[in-house]
Amino acid sequence: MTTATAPPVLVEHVTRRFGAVTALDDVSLRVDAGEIVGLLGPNGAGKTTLLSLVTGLRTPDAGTVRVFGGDPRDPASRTSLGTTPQETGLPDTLKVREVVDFVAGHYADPMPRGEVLARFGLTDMAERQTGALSGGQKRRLAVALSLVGRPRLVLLDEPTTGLDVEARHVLWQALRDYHADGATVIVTSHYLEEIEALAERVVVVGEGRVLADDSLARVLDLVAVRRVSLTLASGGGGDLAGLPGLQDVTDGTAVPGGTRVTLVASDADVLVRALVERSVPFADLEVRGASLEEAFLSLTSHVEDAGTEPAEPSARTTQPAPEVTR
Ligand SMILES: Nc1ncnc2c1ncn2[C@@H]1O[C@H](COP(=O)(O)OP(=O)(O)OP(=O)(O)O)[C@@H](O)[C@H]1O
Repeated sequence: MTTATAPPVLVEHVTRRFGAVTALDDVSLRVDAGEIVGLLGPNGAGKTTLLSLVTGLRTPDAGTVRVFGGDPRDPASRTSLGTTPQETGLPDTLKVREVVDFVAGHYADPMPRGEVLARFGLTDMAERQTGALSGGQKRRLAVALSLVGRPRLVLLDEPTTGLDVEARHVLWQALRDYHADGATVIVTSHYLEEIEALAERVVVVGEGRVLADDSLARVLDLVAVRRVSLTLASGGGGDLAGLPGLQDVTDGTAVPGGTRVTLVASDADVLVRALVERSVPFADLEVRGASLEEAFLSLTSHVEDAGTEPAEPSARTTQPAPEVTR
């Protein structure tokens, strides 16, 4: 039975194996109503498996999965769920409007066809056979179909893989608008840009475990790595060893006036102050922050290198995510 107050998604201590492969290893995740969550992780991390448990396509070997408090295998639990898997097929000879109408026929109160098409920039395609759509238009239609039943929970597995920039932006805007209407959305992606564009909360998955679960900003903060590039004056000395928070120094490149190096450090301000105090002769200082990809790689390698236990499922509220080597 689903309940009005139950969270859209509640995954508790779930393990799922495929033969010798443990795709998910004691994973827990709670997603509350109205959240928009990005599942980020490399190939084989377990993202698709996690979604397949939430959609009821698969069952866990251990642990429980609940959708709005109900068993996702129960069709009643899935009436409020819309999903687009990584790969979808559309009937080539049906027109776009016919496909939308076909899906709408399964719901008591579907979104009007005109609204579905408008949200995804497909209004002009209504009379076209789906076989004649471009790859980007097909993908937009596939995602649009997941919203026809006005689901309260939307699960999308790599929604914009293979799309060009424009198609990606149309799709992101449609998802942001639908989320703004009150829906709960979970998106998996390899595209860091996609997670940054869509997610307010990021769950980093690696090797079947939750490595971090926090706000987008906090995941970036977790590995507040800064890259400080500067040109060291030729023959000017400048001892870089032992600078505070220094993690790495790239090989120098000869440039006019000296050698260009990039210092990787946890705190750029402290590092630059130390450079000045040591009278290191530098020029053309440039500081930049870490990308989500860098944050993710750092999290993964930290867990691997240090043998650190992954974050507890409720890390974002009860326990700090794994500390990162700085
Ligand atoms: N049906 C299956 N049979 C055997 N192994 C599987 C099956 N499905 C998934 N796996 C394995 O489980 C692990 C997790 O796969 P999963 O597809 O969930 O990862 P993912 O994070 O979604 O990866 P991707 O980003 O490439 O889609 C992988 O090692 C994968 O090979």
